[in-house]
Amino acid sequence: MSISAPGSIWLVGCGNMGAAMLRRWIAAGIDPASVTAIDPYTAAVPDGVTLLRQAPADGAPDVLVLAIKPQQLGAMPPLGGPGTLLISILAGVEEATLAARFPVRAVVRAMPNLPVSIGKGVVALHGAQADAAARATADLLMAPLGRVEWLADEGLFHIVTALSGSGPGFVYRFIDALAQAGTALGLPEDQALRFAIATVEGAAALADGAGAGPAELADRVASPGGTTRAGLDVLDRDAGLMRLVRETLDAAARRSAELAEAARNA
Ligand SMILES: NC(=O)C1=CN([C@@H]2O[C@H](COP(=O)(O)OP(=O)(O)OC[C@H]3O[C@@H](n4cnc5c(N)ncnc54)[C@H](OP(=O)(O)O)[C@@H]3O)[C@@H](O)[C@H]2O)C=CC1
Ligand SMILES: O=C(O)[C@@H]1CCC=N1
Repeated sequence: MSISAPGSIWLVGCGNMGAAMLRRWIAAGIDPASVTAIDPYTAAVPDGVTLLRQAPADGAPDVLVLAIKPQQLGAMPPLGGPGTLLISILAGVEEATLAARFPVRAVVRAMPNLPVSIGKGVVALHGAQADAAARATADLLMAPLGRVEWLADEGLFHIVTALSGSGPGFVYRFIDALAQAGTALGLPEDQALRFAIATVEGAAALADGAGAGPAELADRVASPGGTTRAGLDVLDRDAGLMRLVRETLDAAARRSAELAEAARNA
């Protein structure tokens, strides 16, 4: 997919997530000359992207992408102008909070996840006050990042942040657990990790478009009286895995709500 930049872009905060989006945008054909990355410490940006250590004192971009930590919002100057679309990826921080801080034309919230760097991420979007042009610009910029869907209600961000925003972190824990268990049982460590990663990748790819839900797919793997059933019986005992994952998402969603509250009062 190749896209042209929707005007000038300022990317404020070029850490893990900002850099991941930037890498993909450049790979997707956005002109690096249209992007200014603003970050006090980031080591490098793709060739042709302007890197500034602090935001310019004047001027405003067409698109301002905010990718600092939510806790750093309070120290941000009121960037943007009457023609600027603000896209914020800050966990928790609400559109009303952003609109009150930045003198921009429109605000769109986005919740991406780390695999956007290879175009296989998830991006949830919402912008209650965003007009059709603002939504189209957000769609254009997010399209190369992976699966993009608009949320019906801003309140759903807490859940989406827990599920797909934080989700890769939870999946990496599971991959690590698979690999470590394989190693503990006797496989060479590097081979256990390769097999664990390839198994999760293949299972996810098969589930997408399989025409069957994950429960049915699990049953298809589990031959009657076989090895998978013996293992699933452990995961399913007292709904153990289900409970653990529910508590995991509850904790992440609660933290998102706390970040929203803190930003409201910052
Ligand atoms: N990581 C992820 O998978 C995801 C993150 N997010 C959201 O993305 C945002 C960034 O997260 P993440 O990339 O993990 O965090 P990072 O800390 O890696 O990135 C934030 C970057 O912004 C820099 N920064 C701090 N203050 C300023 C400033 N005033 N102007 C410009 N840059 C500044 C930071 O520098 P320094 O380190 O020196 O403070 C850092 O390099 C967060 O709001 C998070 O909620 C959303 C979805 C997924
Ligand atoms: O951990 C965080 O707060 C961010 C938001 C989602 C993923 N990383």
